[in-house]
Order: sequence, then C-alpha cells, then structure tokens
Amino acid sequence: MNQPVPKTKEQLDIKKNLEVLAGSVQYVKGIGPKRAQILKRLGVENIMDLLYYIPREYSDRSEIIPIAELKNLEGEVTIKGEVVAIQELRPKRGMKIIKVAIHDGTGLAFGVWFNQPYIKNQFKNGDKVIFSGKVNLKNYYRYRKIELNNPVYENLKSEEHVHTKRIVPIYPLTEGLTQKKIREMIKKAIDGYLHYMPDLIPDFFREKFGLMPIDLALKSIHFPENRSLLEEAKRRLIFEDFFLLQMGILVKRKIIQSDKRGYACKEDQKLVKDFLNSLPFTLTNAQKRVWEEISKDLQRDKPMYRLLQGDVGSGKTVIAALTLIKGIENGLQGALMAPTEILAEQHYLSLKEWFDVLKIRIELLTGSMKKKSKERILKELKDGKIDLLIGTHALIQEEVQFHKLGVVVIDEQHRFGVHQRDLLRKKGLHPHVLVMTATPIPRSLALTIYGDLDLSVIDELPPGRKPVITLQRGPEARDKIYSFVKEQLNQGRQAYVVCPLIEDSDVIEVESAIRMAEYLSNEVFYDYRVALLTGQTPRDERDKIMRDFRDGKVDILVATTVIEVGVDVPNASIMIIEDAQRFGLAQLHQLRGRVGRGHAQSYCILIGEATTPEGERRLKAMVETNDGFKIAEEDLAIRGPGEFFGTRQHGLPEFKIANLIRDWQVLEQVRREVKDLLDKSPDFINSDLLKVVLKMRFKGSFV
Ligand SMILES: Nc1ncnc2c1ncn2[C@@H]1O[C@H](COP(=O)(O)OP(=O)(O)OP(=O)(O)O)[C@@H](O)[C@H]1O
Repeated sequence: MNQPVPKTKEQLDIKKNLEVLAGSVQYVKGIGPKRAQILKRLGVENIMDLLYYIPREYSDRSEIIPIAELKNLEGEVTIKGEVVAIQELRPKRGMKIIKVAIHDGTGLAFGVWFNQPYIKNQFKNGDKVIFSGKVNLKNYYRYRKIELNNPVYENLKSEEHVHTKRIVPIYPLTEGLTQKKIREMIKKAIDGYLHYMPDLIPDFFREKFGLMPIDLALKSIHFPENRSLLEEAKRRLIFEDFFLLQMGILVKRKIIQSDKRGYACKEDQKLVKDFLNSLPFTLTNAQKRVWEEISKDLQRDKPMYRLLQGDVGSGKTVIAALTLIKGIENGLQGALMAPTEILAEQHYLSLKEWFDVLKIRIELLTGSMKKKSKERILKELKDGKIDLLIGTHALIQEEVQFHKLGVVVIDEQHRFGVHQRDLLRKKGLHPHVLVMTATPIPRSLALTIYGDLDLSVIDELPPGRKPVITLQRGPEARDKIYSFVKEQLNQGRQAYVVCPLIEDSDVIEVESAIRMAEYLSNEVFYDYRVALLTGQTPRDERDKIMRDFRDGKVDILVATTVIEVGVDVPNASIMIIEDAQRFGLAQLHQLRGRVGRGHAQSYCILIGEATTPEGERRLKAMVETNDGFKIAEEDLAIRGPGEFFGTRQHGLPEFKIANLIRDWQVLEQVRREVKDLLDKSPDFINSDLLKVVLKMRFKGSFV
C-alpha cells in the first residue's frame, strides 16, 4: 500500500502482516487470556490495538539526580545507586513497610513501600538499581533521611529501560492493570510485532511532509529517546489518522459515484410545479438555491448523495418534500426516515396534507404499529402502490421491501450512523439520498463526518421571523413567569413546558412530567387547556394531542424531550424549559427551535441555575445567541467532538491521537492532498485492503 501502484506480492505481504496484527493480544508474550480480558476493557483486543494504545502523558525520568541534591527538591525524581540495606518494618499490626537503602557516592536514599512485602525479594545488597518516584522530605527534617515513596524501580544493568531513566509513558488504566504491567506488555508487543506493521503512508507522502516511518513513530510514541522524537512521532500519527480517514471517505465516495447508474429524473414537471404553487409562501433565496442544487443532482444518472444543513426552522421540510415529489413524479418510490416516532408522525401529518392534494400515496411505518396494518403496508409497498413511506429505523428492517425505491430522505439530526444510512440506501438500486441535519457543524468537521456527501446549506430563515428572546430565571421567578405565560395565552398564543431531563430513567422522567402537568392544570392554568406528552403516551393518544395542539385546541403542552426535534406549530410562541442546566447545548437549541416559527415574538425561558462552570457556559450561550452555528461551535468547544457527535453512534471514527478541534488544519491539508492524489492516480489504493485497515484502526463502521 505504500507504493503508488502496489505490486501484487507487496499487497499479499501487507495482507499477511495485517492478519498477524489482527491476532488477539493474548498471544503476545506475557499477556495470556486473563490479561487479554482486562485489556479488552480498554478497547484493546488485537495486537494492532496494543501498538496503537497511546500514552495519555509522559513522565520525564531521563535525568538522574545525585542523591545529595534531593534535599532541595520536590516532585518526581530518578536516582541510581547500589543497594546497601534492605529492611522490613512492622510499625503496627497489619502493616508492613519495606525500606531499601541505596548509595550513589553522594548520599543515601531510601525507597519505601507500604504493604507490598514481595518487594523485599526484588533486591539484594550490592544490586545496582534505579528508583523513580516522589521525594518525601518529611523524615529528612526529622531524621535526615531522604525517602522516595513507592518508587518505580529497575535494575541498572537491564539493557532497555522502560520505567525509569528515560521519558516514560503513562497510559490510561483500568482495574487490574498497573502502569508497570501495561508498559511491559507494550514493550513486548513492540519487540515482537513492530516489524509486521506496514507503513500506511506512502514514501513520497512521508518525504513531502517530513514524516517519520511508522516503526520509529510507534516506538517513539511509547518510548521516545527524547522530546523532539516524541513530538515528531505525534505529528506523524496525527497525520496518519487523518490520512486513513480521508482515504476511506474519498474512496467510498468514489465507489458510490462510479459506474453505478442512478435514476435520472426529468426537469421539473407538473407535480413539482403544482406543489410549489400550493404553498402559502414563496421559497427563500437559500431554499431556491438549495433546491436547484438538489434538482440538478436528481436529473443526473448518478445517485445523489447530499447533506442538507439548515438551522432549526429554516425550512428543510419543504425541500425534502420537493425532493420526494420529484422522484415520485418520475415513477420512483420515496422513503423518509426520521430518528423518533414523534418526528416521523409529524412529518407524516404535514406531508400528508400537502401530498393528498397531489394524489401522492403516503404511509407511515413505525415499530409500535399493529401487525395487521404493518403487513398491509409492506405488501402495498412491495407492489408499488405506495409512493412514499415515512418511518423510523423500522424502515431499514429486512422485511421492508420496495418496488422501486429511488429517493431516500433521512432526517438525521445526528442520530443515525453511517451504517444505518447505508442500509436504507441499499434497499433501492442506487437511490438518490438526501440527509438533513439541523446542527450546523463547522466545515472541517462536516467534511470528516459527511465527507462522502455533497453539502447544501440553507443559511437564511423565512422572512418575518423575529429572534427568540431567551431568558434565564431561577425557580423563585416561577409566579412571574406563569403570569407572563397567561398574558401570551390570552393573546391566542400557545406554550410548551419541557420537563427536566432525568438521566438513565425514563420512568422518573415521565413521572415528573405527569406531576408537572397535574400541577399546572390544577393549580396554575386551571382556566386553560393543558395536555401531557411523553415517550410513554400511547400512539393514538399522542397523535390526537399533537393534532389538538396544532389546531389550537390545547394551550399548554407539557412534554419530555420527545418534542425536541421536528415539531412544527408556528402559533406556539413560548418555550419553558425546566432544570435547563441539565440539558446539553444542542438539545436546548433544538428545543428553543420549536418556537419562533411564526410571525409572533417568541420567548424561551430557561428555569434553573447552573451548578457547574460548563452548565453556566451553556445557559449563557443560549441567552446570548440564537445562531445555530455559534451554538454548535460552543457546544463542540465545551464537550469535545467525541461527546458532541456521540462518536460510535454516528460512525465518527475514534482517532488514536488526532483531535478534530486542535488539529483541524492538518485535517484540511491532508484532505486536499489525498483528494489530489486520488484524482491523479485513482487506482492508487486497493480498496479491499483499505477497508481491512480502516476496520482495524477505527472501530466505527464508517466505511
Ligand atoms: N420560504 C418560507 N416562507 C415562509 N415560511 C416557510 C418557508 N419555508 C418554510 N416555512 C415554514 O417555516 C416553518 C419551519 O419549516 P420546517 O419545519 O421545514 O423547518 P425545519 O428546517 O425542518 O426545522 P427543524 O429542523 O426545526 O424541524 C414551517 O412552518 C414551514 O411551513
């Protein structure tokens, strides 16, 4: 893989080598099945995992300090000397102390271990040893004795030091594992297996960017000879993370786009035009531009694979509808997948209103549906009688078979992984795919996660929208808040009250929503119509409540976070979020996005006090800005990319060492270079081999 056009034999060798590296860690000398189980908890299963188990920090023990100088020092030191005495003390019952005295010609120091009697047998008088540990000067002041508490020790004669006398790696640990043990395991893996590791970055790339070869990089990331080699090793491995990722994404994109014929739609015809005419508004410029981009894609005979980004309330649904109508008008079936049942139902309701007029047959399929209706829908779908199927991930189940699936819209909201997207895509024969997301992610990240998709952005809200006024208030302000809500309701508006998020307990969450609804309807808003909606509300009831709320028959909707995404009731102008400090920033922004969707001035009132600095940052960001892009950036900064995207779920690769925020410039550079390379020599990489590597390196299923 490290030559522009790999020769077969080399490929074979790489493949064989990779097979060795894919072997279980238990075969590494000194590990065995028991320790392999422990390592598994750290995500280390095969030998490659172990070689890439990156230290979390380093301790510089390279400088050996004369014992005489220790009395002026604090913190961690490394000393060497000859063992002159070994003592075992029992100061009280149940306590054993081992003291080993060493002399280095300048003075005497003691290594002290508590309740580790076996240490005594590790040394004998006359041994030349090294100790690394914290200086404890307490006994120096009393008895002029210098001690190192619980030091790491090594024999001075050993050829290669891994624990002392060097820059020493410190790894993330788990129960049953010590730094010493893992360091030794990694040393064994390096000694025994490093030579199997193929260099995944081609020579000319390495030369161009001055990157060290892989064996030196892995050796230096664990056991660096000096600081500068360590820094170079990090640079090389960050580059490698991004190099592989971009290769994966771009090769996948190529595979998707190459030699597969999609369904080429004709230019906009009657249905699309009728639909546009039926809308009570005209498209915003941003919507027009985006629709043009999509429309062009649909008219090509290659499948579209596009991401549609737009802040909450920016009007993505209309674009989704247009996309589906265009496909349907061209004799194709459409599918719309949403992350939650409520959202699927909402999409169903709003699209049905539009589509019934156009005589397009649309159905809803969800997991909680009765068997009989499900069977009917599945049959009609297969027979091609249904034009558009809307649903949750129930759509990707095996039993769901389309007659001619040609357009797929995925309202992703960051909840589906690439894998699920692919499953739906595969139900059609190269269908056009549009993925929608309301989280405006920074471009470099969009490229990383959705690098295999083209990007369309709706960067403009429909006219007449007023920014939502966001306030944060403590619970003591509740009376005032409620009178304000009443004023608004009296003007014909509606309100949402979102109940606290309760971690890991849907039951308590629902209970608290029930109590809140009772309290509000009995004690505060007894003259108004209050309804309750939770994840446990039965389907039929849920539909009715949402319908009533839409139709203005309910004034206040008390809900859990089930209403987080997609709910569109333009007349609702107040959003109250209880215990707002418990919610994530993206989630707060989504919830706030449920108001401010019509012409009325809307309000979002966050009830709660931050209990952590991060909580404070989140609430402050909400009060200060309505801009989804700024919110996303702040969220990313607070949580880091792993949490932000919920790494595994979303197929975002777990990098070994690179950090998307810190290293984004490298990412962009690598992306340009890799793209360039693949444009010039498309056969540069063997995609099967790449798949194997990517699977091993990034456990996520993004390729
Ligand atoms: N061009 C437009 N002019 C006026 N109103 C519009 C326009 N486009 C969409 N709308 C209306 O704006 C509201 C929000 O649109 P939509 O539900 O499509 O937003 P969205 O982008 O899906 O938002 P979210 O991600 O929050 O669900 C809807 O009531 C919709 O009818």
